[in-house]
Amino acid sequence: MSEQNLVFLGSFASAKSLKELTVNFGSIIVEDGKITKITNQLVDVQSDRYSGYKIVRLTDDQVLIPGFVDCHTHAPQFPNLGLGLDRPLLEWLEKYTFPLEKRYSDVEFAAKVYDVVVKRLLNNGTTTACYFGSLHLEGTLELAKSAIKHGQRALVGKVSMNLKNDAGYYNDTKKELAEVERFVEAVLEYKNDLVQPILTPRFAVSCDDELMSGLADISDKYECRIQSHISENHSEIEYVLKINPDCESYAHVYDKNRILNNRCIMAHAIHLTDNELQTMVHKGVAIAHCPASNTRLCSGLCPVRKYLDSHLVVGLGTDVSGGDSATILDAMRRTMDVSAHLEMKGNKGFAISWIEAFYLATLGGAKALKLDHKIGSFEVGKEFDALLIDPYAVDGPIDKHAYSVSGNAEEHVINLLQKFIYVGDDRNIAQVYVKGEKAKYLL
Ligand SMILES: Nc1nc2[nH]cnc2c(=O)[nH]1
Ligand SMILES: [Zn+2]
Repeated sequence: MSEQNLVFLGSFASAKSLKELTVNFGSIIVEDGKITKITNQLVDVQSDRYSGYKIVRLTDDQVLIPGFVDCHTHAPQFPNLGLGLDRPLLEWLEKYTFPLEKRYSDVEFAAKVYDVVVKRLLNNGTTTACYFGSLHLEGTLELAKSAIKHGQRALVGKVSMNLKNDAGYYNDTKKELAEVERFVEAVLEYKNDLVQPILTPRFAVSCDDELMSGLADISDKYECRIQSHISENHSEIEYVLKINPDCESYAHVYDKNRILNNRCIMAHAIHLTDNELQTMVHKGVAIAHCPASNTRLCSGLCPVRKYLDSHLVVGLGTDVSGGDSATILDAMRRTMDVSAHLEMKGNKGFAISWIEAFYLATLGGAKALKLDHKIGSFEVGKEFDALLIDPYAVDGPIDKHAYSVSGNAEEHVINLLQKFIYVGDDRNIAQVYVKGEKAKYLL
């Protein structure tokens, strides 16, 4: 239960669909963390109805938007953020990533890193994160505890791997399946309605059929979400097909093991064949588009427009530390950039607009995580995950000039949001709310 009921007075913007923004000037009432009323007028905050409510009056230049949803990031890789991006995926994993992730057998180290990660993401406006942890049960529980402590909405996954690698970073299958079940039960026992477990077979390079189908059984038993990586890099795809000679495609490997369903979210999905795309759409699988890491690891250019046109559900992921930025603002910009590059290379209509990027960062991400009944837009009955945006924050990157583009009130809000999306950073996020609770930290 939220400590305080809230009345927001001012301008609000949220995505209604891929192409449509809803812009209001008026009031949002938040009670026990849920939106109970949205009006196009300023409610009378002097009335008894709102006595005891916290009143938040936005300035003419501020705007309230839904919180960002990061559909894919690796919490244990944050110490490597901005490092070691000189190798393609499989070499990068062996050289930089597995050695770092192995360190999370040290629970104290895990707790320290995860505390910083969760606070950093909240400060960047990520009110919901879908996390990969590491192979370690206790270490990854520290990630769930950090999210609970700091009030972030999160799906937290203990990574599963049972195939050998040079770093010796994998588990025996029986031990792994038992640990995953203990992990799921431990997170459920926290009884925190913001934080849920998600099953996390790393990818088909590091998981065999026995492990994947065992995880599918656990997913069915607990009705929990499942996440992995698919078709990120050509060498990865080649290797997966080599070790699964009975399968005609990467998606077939997962499908054979009952991983693909409407509780599943797959990262990257850059090089899907048309058949794989159809399978994913048909099974209700969502994807996390991770443009920063797709570029940094030279994995490829993901045809997001083609996927959206095929009715694939798409959210955005930062994919740290393959991605070199921990903010969804950056993921939005890179989504626009990569899609513009595809358009410039002759793919007509492929460019993603800023309004579409905003949708993917909020409601699209919520749909991808099957949380859109709770979050992603401002609607009565949804929980209040929101960012108070202050585009002209003192010391921020956006200057307020004597001349500003004229327009009516709605155009003014659209301009503020557009400037924030193209130019802003965390200095322009004056406050962060998760289920009606403040969650902005001074780092
Ligand atoms: N980008 C990325 N791809 C992966 N595929 C398997 N593991 C990983 C990872 O940690 N990062
Ligand atoms: Zn990843």
